[in-house]
Amino acid sequence: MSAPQIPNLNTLRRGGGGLRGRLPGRGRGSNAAPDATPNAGNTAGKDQIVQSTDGDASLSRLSAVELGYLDDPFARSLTPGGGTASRRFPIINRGTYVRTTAIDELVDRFLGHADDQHATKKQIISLGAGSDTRIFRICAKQPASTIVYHEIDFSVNTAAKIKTIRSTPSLQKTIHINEAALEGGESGGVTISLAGDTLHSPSYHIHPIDLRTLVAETKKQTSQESTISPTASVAHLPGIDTSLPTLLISECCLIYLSPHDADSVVDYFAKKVFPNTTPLGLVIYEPIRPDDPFGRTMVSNLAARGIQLQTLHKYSSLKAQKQRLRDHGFDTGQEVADIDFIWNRWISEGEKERVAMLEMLDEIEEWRLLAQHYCIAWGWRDSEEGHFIDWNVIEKQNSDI
Ligand SMILES: C[S@@+](CC[C@H](N)C(=O)[O-])C[C@H]1O[C@@H](n2cnc3c(N)ncnc32)[C@H](O)[C@@H]1O
Repeated sequence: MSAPQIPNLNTLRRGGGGLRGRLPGRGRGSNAAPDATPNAGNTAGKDQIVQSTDGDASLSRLSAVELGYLDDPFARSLTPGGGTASRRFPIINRGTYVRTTAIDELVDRFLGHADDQHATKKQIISLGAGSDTRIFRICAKQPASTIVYHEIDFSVNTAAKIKTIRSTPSLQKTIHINEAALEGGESGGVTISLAGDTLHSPSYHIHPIDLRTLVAETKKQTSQESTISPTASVAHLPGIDTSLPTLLISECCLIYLSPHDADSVVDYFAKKVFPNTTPLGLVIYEPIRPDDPFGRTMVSNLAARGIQLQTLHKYSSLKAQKQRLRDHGFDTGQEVADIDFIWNRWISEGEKERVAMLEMLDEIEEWRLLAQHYCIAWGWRDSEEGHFIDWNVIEKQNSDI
């Protein structure tokens, strides 16, 4: 849960004020501050505001890490601008903690046990990955040879991330990229584009792609070919292996696309890129319930900052999120839970006590309201080997509410 994606809690309480941290723009002048509404009228301005949400997500992560909620040695290096003055409200920190822990749980259950020498190689594709640290955290605990990890984001964000990797030896070491490779050209199976916005290595790929162009690509192919071969579909996404069990992650990304584009992006992967025989899962984290007083305030506060959560009304409830997964063909299983449920039911009592000790959190009602307005939805289609079998036993919420 990152700052501009949530209601301004002071506004909810007494009609003024804001979050504690100032939000520095990313270097190169590429990201507008989230309140840069003057640009919000045109497409480039809107895109810039969407791109800048990555800075907010990173700052929220860093705040949670520095206060001891999360253990993430990569958060500071990957926070644009170095992450000064990033402290968030306690309920935001708790939200970031639950969101990250829940997605980690699903990812870990998909990847299986790091010490299993016979573990099948798995693939993850992170949509709108921004400055996310997950690939580094995974590579720090399991051999890079067991994973192929793809990140997709706008060029301006991928370039900034690659620039950070280039200047941070500890990040390079973790993903097994050596300095020679970073001088440009090709070395040790690593290539970085001249523009500095694309990175390919044996187990980590960063793609500078506006997801909306995948929709156009799909349409082009559909009109040219009656049957789409997987190889043709991924020509512009080098490194994707269409035979590997794969997990798609949208951590607050698809919500910024129009409902048509968001659906087309998931269908692109689920129905065009990966054959039906490839086990495929999808994890979505995003806001829900826009139609109650809290939800309405959330929407109008964001609109004032030029941020539009475009799929929020289409996928406004747990039930709608579950149906979404079904409609995209994740037919082995589809489950949902809001952050309030996950805090109550997935987090152990010991962990809850530890987290409660980190900061005073008086606003229990506000926390519950906020947490009920964010959800995680996870769906999968599996093969007989059962690559997602460990997802079967995760506690889910009744989606009729
Ligand atoms: C709120 S940030 C989340 C970043 C990251 N997933 C995380 O949770 O830390 C949303 C990200 O989605 C990316 N994004 C939104 N729309 C996109 C699009 N059409 N194509 C590529 N990336 C997009 C933004 O640039 C931004 O990096």
